[in-house]
Amino acid sequence: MPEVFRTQRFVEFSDTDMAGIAHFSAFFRYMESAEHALLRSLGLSVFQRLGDDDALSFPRVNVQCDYQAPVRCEDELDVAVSIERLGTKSVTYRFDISRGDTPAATGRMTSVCCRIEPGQTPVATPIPDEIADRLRPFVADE
Ligand SMILES: CC(C)(COP(=O)(O)OP(=O)(O)OC[C@H]1O[C@@H](n2cnc3c(N)ncnc32)[C@H](O)[C@@H]1OP(=O)(O)O)[C@@H](O)C(=O)NCCC(=O)NCCSC(=O)c1cc(O)c2ccccc2c1O
Repeated sequence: MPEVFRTQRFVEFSDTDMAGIAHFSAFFRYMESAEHALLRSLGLSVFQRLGDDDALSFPRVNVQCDYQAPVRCEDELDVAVSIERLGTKSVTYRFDISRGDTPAATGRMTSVCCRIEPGQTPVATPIPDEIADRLRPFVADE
């Protein structure tokens, strides 16, 4: 069975809009911080230094979300993270966000492994084996 990483968070007052429900953009932050929490839980970081000037980073190239039910300030959300695709240079995460038994949103985000050098644009690079090996248990079955 593939592993699923689970984390919880509250809907903040600043996440909500004039309708009193969480703004659609808040879900993108929920996804991002859940991904970071997964990486930390695996002993990884969002920013891996390679040398004095060189680093690995994971800019996003695609983010998408379907919204199923509104959530409100102080609602406690469960965020379940799995990996839909672990490619050579990219990871596509899936996020199932719920409030209790009520599904609230399902999102996807693709992050690309890049080499970063000061003053240069990021260059996509294969995900190092030591990172891919830690992510692989979370790859969902086809
Ligand atoms: C990121 C790029 C440099 C990639 O360049 P390019 O697309 O030319 O690379 P490749 O063609 O080699 O493809 C690499 C890899 O990506 C997959 N891919 C590319 N586009 C898509 C897409 N639209 N959807 C899905 N997948 C895509 C492709 O299939 C390859 O994967 P394989 O697995 O098959 O090998 C370049 O695209 C670029 O610079 N884009 C702009 C990025 C950007 O500015 N994003 C917004 C800001 S990033 C950000 O907000 C951010 C948030 C965080 O939380 C971070 C956390 C940790 C680190 C960094 C963070 C961060 O930057």
